[in-house]
Amino acid sequence: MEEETSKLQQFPESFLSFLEANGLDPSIYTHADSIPRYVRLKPGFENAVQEIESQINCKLEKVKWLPGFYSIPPHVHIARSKAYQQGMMYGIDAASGAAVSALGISPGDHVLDLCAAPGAKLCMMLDLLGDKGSATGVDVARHRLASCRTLLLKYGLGERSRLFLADGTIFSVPPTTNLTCDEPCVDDHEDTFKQWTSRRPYKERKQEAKARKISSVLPQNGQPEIIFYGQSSGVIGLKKKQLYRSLDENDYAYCGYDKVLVDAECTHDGSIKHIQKFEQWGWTTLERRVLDAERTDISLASLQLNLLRNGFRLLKEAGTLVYSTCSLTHAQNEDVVDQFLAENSSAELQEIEMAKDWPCRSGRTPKTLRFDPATSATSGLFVAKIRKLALKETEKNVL
Ligand SMILES: C[S@@+](CC[C@H](N)C(=O)[O-])C[C@H]1O[C@@H](n2cnc3c(N)ncnc32)[C@H](O)[C@@H]1O
Repeated sequence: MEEETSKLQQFPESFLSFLEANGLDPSIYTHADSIPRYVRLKPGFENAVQEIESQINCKLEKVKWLPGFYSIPPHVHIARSKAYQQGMMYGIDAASGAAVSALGISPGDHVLDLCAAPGAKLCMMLDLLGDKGSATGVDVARHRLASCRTLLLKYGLGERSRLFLADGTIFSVPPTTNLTCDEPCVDDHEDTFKQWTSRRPYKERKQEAKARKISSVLPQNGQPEIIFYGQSSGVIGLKKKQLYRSLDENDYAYCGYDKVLVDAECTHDGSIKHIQKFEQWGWTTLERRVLDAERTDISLASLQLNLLRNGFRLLKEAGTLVYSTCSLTHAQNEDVVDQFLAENSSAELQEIEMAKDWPCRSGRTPKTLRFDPATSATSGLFVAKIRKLALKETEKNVL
């Protein structure tokens, strides 16, 4: 108890007021040292458990409610082990794994991750796809997306993926397999995409460096920029115009993505390990990054709503979208989802069937879920699953 009080006393008054104003129990932050770390084994390495245990010198405890996941004590580091360096496992919190599982990805799906970097969830999505389908990752931050590319390459998951530097609120590129939905491109003089290589021609590197100097985030013209694509991602052989084309609004219902993850930018207040880092970074950084009133109250919530709106727009009929954040405030979660549902008669909030066995609570809006350190022994995460109804179903609902 004394230890708990002294931990809370370290927090600046402004953070404690932020928690109070959002109805959040500060005691969740006292669990930071006791919640385990989680790893997911790459498919194919299920029989390497003993080998990995001997390398990291501790037992891998199977997470019974989440296939492929194991927990290890919080102080154990995996980065120096051969198993990690050789790509047999990656670190990903079990709550994040639950959010990806809720999408119900099947091999052959075309999946979109609208806030993809640094990419642990995208890795899991690609693992679930196997050798069919495609994954498209979008992020607004160039350096974070570059880390995502490194991760995909390390884990041999690049083959069917595309990474776009773009604003997820307006991103419009459909999956590449659906060229038949579009008019063929007639400009035969334009160059086609060749096999992706990390070695860029001198002229291109110079242009990129210039663009980076001006802005470390989005390309100057607001157009998406593809920074990576795999051999079987459907990009090779396309012309720029074909790749970056958008569809007529109604066509996304037929030619859009099967599954969309909107793991939205947020204040990260539920990520207790992240909050703990501010002890080293300084509490003024926390105030600037997490508590800035405009960010938390207005601009962040509208960014989240716009990401959700656009993710849903790009979803196929009968497709599934998962909205998640690692914030635990209502403003960034239930309020965003409620507002979105109120304005979309074709969106239906879904029960996450498999969650019956998950150690989480219901959110304020029924069918939504909340993971938190005290209930779940994971990092904090809000998860909502939404289905796009077919036109006929929408009409029935409206009547
Ligand atoms: C919670 S993180 C995503 C974590 C990621 N899904 C993972 O599992 O590693 C949120 C991400 O949203 C990105 N972001 C912020 N605004 C964005 C926007 N308008 N469009 C796309 N991405 C955005 C941030 O750069 C950040 O990488």
